[in-house]
Amino acid sequence: MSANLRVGFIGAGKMASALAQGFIKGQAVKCASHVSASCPIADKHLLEHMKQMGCQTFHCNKELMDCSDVVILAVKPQIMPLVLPDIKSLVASKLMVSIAAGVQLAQLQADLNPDSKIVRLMPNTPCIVREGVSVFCSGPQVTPQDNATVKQLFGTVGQIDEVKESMIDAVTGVSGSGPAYMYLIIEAMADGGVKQGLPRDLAYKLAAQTMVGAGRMVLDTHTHPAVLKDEVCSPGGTTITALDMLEKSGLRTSIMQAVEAATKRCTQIS
Ligand SMILES: NC(=O)C1=CN([C@@H]2O[C@H](COP(=O)(O)OP(=O)(O)OC[C@H]3O[C@@H](n4cnc5c(N)ncnc54)[C@H](OP(=O)(O)O)[C@@H]3O)[C@@H](O)[C@H]2O)C=CC1
Ligand SMILES: O=C(O)[C@@H]1CCC=N1
Repeated sequence: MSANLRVGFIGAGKMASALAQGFIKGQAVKCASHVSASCPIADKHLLEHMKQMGCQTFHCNKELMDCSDVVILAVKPQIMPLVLPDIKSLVASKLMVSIAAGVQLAQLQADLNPDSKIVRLMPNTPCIVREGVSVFCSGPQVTPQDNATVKQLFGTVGQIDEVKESMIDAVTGVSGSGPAYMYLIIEAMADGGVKQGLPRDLAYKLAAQTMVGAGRMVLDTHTHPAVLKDEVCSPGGTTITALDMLEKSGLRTSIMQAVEAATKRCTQIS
């Protein structure tokens, strides 16, 4: 990856802002001015925030193309067909990375042109704290060097894997949308703690750090989650009593169905 890599975002929303902050913190770019973002409306909060971070900002997508080597398409899927024709003539030497849920490589390739270098990637918002996870697949014009650039760039904000495109909708259902499921669990655990008399701040800290710690255990120990779960359950103790409640209320099924619903919705968008 070039030390002078310039990254541009078309669309200055939540995911663009999360990635921009992660890239700057992770020194994926030399300085904040090597990150730019464009968004048509002048007074948008997140575009303004990116400007305050030292990024270049534009209200014209074409202007952004001039100062970017890697262009991240970070608009809503429905907006993509409006954006691509406008920049089509400017993508020749750029590496285009779409993060839009459900928008397939073939569609992007057709809306730009057959020679364009296009990557489809699915990140998640924890990229902002460099604990994200992303997967990507590449179109036919993307070189091994481009793939290495994608891995290095997104590797600065979390984990990154190359996958077949057929997996990306399911990845969206697990890790793209997944942070929201986790926040719901954190909120519910904290509410449970508050109901039992804990102060709200302490309850959030306990719930969130427990989630971080459990995730780290799975990743670092390579131990099956069921074994790790068993280690917490003392016979006749508190945990097995709680798990009995969770199984009765169908937590596993609910989460599996949520992933399935998100995956289906992603496929529907395409
Ligand atoms: N949020 C997430 O957790 C994740 C999102 N994604 C994907 O990232 C993409 C962006 O999502 P998210 O950041 O949440 O959405 P946002 O709505 O926050 O951001 C979209 C941005 O695009 C701007 N925009 C609208 N029209 C244009 C245009 N013609 N040219 C340039 N910019 C435009 C919007 O401006 P305005 O507000 O004025 O319309 C807004 O700033 C989506 O495709 C989504 O599927 C992928 C993984 C995770
Ligand atoms: O909700 C969405 O459609 C986007 C894609 C993954 C996360 N947010």
